Amino acid sequence: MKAAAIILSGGKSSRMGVNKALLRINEKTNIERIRDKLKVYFNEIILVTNNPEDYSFLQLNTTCDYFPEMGPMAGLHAGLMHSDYDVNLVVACDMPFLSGELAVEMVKRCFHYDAVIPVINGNQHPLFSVFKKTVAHEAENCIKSGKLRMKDLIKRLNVLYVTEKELESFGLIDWDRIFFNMNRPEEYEKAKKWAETE
Ligand SMILES: Nc1nc2c(ncn2[C@@H]2O[C@H](COP(=O)(O)OP(=O)(O)OP(=O)(O)O)[C@@H](O)[C@H]2O)c(=O)[nH]1
Repeated sequence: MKAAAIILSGGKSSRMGVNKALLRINEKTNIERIRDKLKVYFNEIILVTNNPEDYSFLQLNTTCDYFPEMGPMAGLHAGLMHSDYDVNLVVACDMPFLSGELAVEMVKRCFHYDAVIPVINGNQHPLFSVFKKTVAHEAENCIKSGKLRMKDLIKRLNVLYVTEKELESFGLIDWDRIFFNMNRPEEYEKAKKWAETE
């Protein structure tokens, strides 16, 4: 596919208390699960982290934030700057049940837009979305002006929002799992329970 996938793993995991990307679910770490789901569809996977040595076992193309300690938008910025592709999926490192098929559907729709963002039950999910490489410039402007919320960036872009109604026609229905992100120990326990039935 003519797109890259960017995994953000430069956060603090303060709610989890340990690096949530490296927690194990069944036999793999969370971030290996994500890599393996994405590599079915994406030839290029970029990892954005500020501790590359912790992730060398993944053997991914790795980059660091240009603007450290600025949150996910800074990770998106670094990933887009590093990417050779016009179209890029971005995903957080804490989504163990993400859907590669959904990623592909969003990539296909990005042609005329700056970004494709899923809206499920009325909630936007910018950390499982698609962005053009050109968005790096707007992200940099936001960061430099202290506007660090993804919402600040998104309102400056030409965005296609895709809702669950449209995506259901692709057989994607298990939204609670696909968009599940584990931030706290009890959510890790829930993820392990869900994964038992895989
Ligand atoms: N590259 C990069 N990624 C980040 C940064 N902050 C957060 N992320 C990533 O963005 C995603 C969502 O992060 P959050 O869960 O909101 O924040 P977190 O810092 O990981 O966790 P908490 O400390 O518990 O809020 C995760 O994949 C994080 O690794 C950052 O400054 N740089």
